[in-house]
Amino acid sequence: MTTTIPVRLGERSYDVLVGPGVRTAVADVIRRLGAKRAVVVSARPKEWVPDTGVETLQLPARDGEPDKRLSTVEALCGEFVRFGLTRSDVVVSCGGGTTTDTVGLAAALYHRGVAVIHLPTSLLAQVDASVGGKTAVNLPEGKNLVGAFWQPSAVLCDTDYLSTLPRREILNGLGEIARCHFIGAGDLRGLPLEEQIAASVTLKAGVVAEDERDSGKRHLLNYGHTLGHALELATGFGLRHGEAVAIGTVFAGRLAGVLGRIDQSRVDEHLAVVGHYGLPTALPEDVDPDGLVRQMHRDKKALSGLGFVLDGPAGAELVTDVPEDAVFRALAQMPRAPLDKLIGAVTA
Ligand SMILES: NC(=O)c1ccc[n+]([C@@H]2O[C@H](COP(=O)([O-])OP(=O)(O)OC[C@H]3O[C@@H](n4cnc5c(N)ncnc54)[C@H](O)[C@@H]3O)[C@@H](O)[C@H]2O)c1
Ligand SMILES: [Zn+2]
Repeated sequence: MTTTIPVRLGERSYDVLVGPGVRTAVADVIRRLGAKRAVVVSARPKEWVPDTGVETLQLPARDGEPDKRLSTVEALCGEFVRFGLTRSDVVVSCGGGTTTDTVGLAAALYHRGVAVIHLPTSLLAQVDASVGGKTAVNLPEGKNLVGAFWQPSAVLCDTDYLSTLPRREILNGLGEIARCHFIGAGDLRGLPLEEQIAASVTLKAGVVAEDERDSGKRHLLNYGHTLGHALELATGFGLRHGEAVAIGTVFAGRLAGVLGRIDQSRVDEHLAVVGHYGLPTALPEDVDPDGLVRQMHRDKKALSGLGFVLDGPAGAELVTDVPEDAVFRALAQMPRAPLDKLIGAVTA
């Protein structure tokens, strides 16, 4: 079954297709765009790349943060020129979120913007990275520091790609799905994975339609991320992003409880939902609360004081100037476990 989710952005609107085999729709999308040539940049095996129906240059890519950098964008654009790609042609990305981000930025910059279609192949890229038009690469100074808003012409979330995804990468994506429970998707537990992907994309599409440029409502998507980012750094990226967000989601529940925004049963629901997905729910044993709070002060939501997206009587919203002592109290309430046990829990 294929689910079609529209991302409504006026003349930049597009569809996200979710389901087995949807990658083959790429030829239809390209025909509708009227492109005569395509460059497919793929981190997956050649036979996984669908037929485009037009003259195509296929370029290999490598997923992973090391290649998500400006020199990759420059190299891709050079290949586009040598192939003769014009502004009315199309670029296709096929890979994890690092590849869709990098190829998306190359498409945004080449000739000041050429159409791009994403074929995300990791769960995280299907539910999050490929949808919404944010593209970026890393600098040695930090992640995602150079980027552009560039909406794709279509996103094809072919769930057949997920069959070869390592278990830990599935869990990485489930971390993002779990947080959707608290930002408007409702209870997705027990649904087939494909429906959970579609629900997560629908939620993101709605938020992006209201706040394409991340100046307001898009903050919601950062549920669990303030502590999550701090934990990724504190563990030297020993936790995958989705794992850190999972722990951050449990923490967001505790903090909302400490602040009296939600009752104990809703606090407990955070633990239950994250635990349901087999994701870690405890803080790594040796992380220091002072260090975490220092790092959370650097979060982009911390315009002044500490900022978190927190559940409350009117649903989740951005809460600024959260008192430090409440944050320390919520951190102190978190269970603790050795890092290898946390990761062990998810790989079991
Ligand atoms: N643009 C956005 O809005 C946005 C949102 C969230 C995350 N991101 C970015 O996405 C990136 C993370 O994405 P990711 O988790 O996909 O990382 P990734 O691209 O590094 O992929 C994770 C791992 O899964 C492997 N993989 C991917 N698909 C596979 C498949 N079908 N079979 C087997 N292995 C497969 C990759 O080779 C890699 O080892 C980060 O750089 C993050 O900044 C962007
Ligand atoms: Zn995330």
